[in-house]
Amino acid sequence: MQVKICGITNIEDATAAVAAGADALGLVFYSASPRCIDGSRAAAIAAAVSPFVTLTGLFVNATAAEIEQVLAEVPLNLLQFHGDESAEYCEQFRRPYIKALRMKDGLDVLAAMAAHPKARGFLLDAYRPGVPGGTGETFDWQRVPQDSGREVILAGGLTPDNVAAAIAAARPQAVDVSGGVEATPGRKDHNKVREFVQAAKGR
Ligand SMILES: O=C(O)c1ccccc1NCC(=O)[C@H](O)[C@H](O)COP(=O)(O)O
Repeated sequence: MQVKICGITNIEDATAAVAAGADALGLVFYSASPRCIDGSRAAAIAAAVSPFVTLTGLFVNATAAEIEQVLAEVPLNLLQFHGDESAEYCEQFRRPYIKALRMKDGLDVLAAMAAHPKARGFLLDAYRPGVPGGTGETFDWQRVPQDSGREVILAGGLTPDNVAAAIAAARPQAVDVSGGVEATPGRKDHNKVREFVQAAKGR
């Protein structure tokens, strides 16, 4: 099981997450988020962690110029689009990307996946009107399609206490957490990070 710890804002949290066994770190470039960081802070975090950790840059309906500016500063391995971005928009950066799908009632998940044929995976997240992500809320894990043939990253309200049950129900390829391992918004609780990774990886 692959684990992504999202909303990393500082070097201490980044190195603690990697030491705990995280495979990927999420860096938020969305100004309305309490976890938002700028390019220079992100570059410092990138320089502090192993090059084998997947550094993921998260954007919400950003302009192409904003994303290019971050890419010029930060060696991101993966882009995460968390808004209403089209496939054409996401593909223009010529980087591997994952697309977040917010699991609104009635969403046709397979159709939403088909609309992004080049996405490397789909982060399935809870839906709350007006809040693009980091809601701390779960959704019905039975809604995760088992026959999509696409990589699924399960997110939304995961915690050290529920992640094993979530994996058993949804059978994703990876899990993502932000609020469930925080001490305060933007600051990780290192014990919770360790407990989460251990529970997700069945250690
Ligand atoms: O984390 C944020 O503040 C955020 C804001 C806007 C869009 C996306 C955001 N986070 C994206 C993530 O990948 C989160 O880890 C995911 O939404 C799950 O969050 P949580 O329910 O707090 O674990």
